[in-house]
Amino acid sequence: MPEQDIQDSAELITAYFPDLTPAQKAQFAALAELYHFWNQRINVISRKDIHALYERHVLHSLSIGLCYRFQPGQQVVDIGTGGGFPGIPLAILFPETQFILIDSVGKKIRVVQDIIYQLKLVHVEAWQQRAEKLPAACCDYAVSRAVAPLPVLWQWARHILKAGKENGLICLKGGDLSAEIRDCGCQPVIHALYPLLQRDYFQEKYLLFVPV
Ligand SMILES: C[S@@+](CC[C@H](N)C(=O)[O-])C[C@H]1O[C@@H](n2cnc3c(N)ncnc32)[C@H](O)[C@@H]1O
Repeated sequence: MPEQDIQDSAELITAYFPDLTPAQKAQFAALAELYHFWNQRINVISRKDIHALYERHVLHSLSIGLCYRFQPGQQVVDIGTGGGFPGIPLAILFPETQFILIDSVGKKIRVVQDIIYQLKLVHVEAWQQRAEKLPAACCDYAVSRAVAPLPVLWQWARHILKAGKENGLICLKGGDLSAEIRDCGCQPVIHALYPLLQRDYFQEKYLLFVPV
């Protein structure tokens, strides 16, 4: 989609997820003001992208929810959440799932904590924490976008994932996938985002699921 055609708004999300409740719609709509406020103070989203918050960040994160449905009571850890992606949009979409969003940088986590507080996302926590230091077997799913090469991500995720036939790492990836998969020695399921979203501007053009 050419840059000039981007009509960024929370309505975009409703087109992909028609069953959102009024509360979820209000939470998605509130993200615009919250991210514009915080991005003027701390660079949590690339400044050249903030005008396309829903297109490039919220919808991109929610592609995970188009492919995988988290269940009530399951635990999801977002590794390297930065300003809250993909964790915050997924937490709005799945209000009965428990989310822990981690990042090694404290000032990003403080922004995420404020957004969680403003949106009253009582099922979400944000911790300043390095992925390597997370406790073993603490979640059903790990999610991640644009954080580390797959072999590194998988090493972190394998340690924190509980055993379970549907459990695994779900990550949004770009780059040389075949080299990363070879070096990782894992067998991911690969979804291409273009057929799913009809948008081709993402750097991370693939969604990978690596079963535990
Ligand atoms: C390029 S940003 C991506 C942020 C977010 N996932 C997104 O897509 O907008 C990478 C993030 O990973 C975090 N990070 C890198 N290594 C990490 C580690 N070992 N543990 C926790 N966070 C890490 C960085 O602090 C940074 O915020």
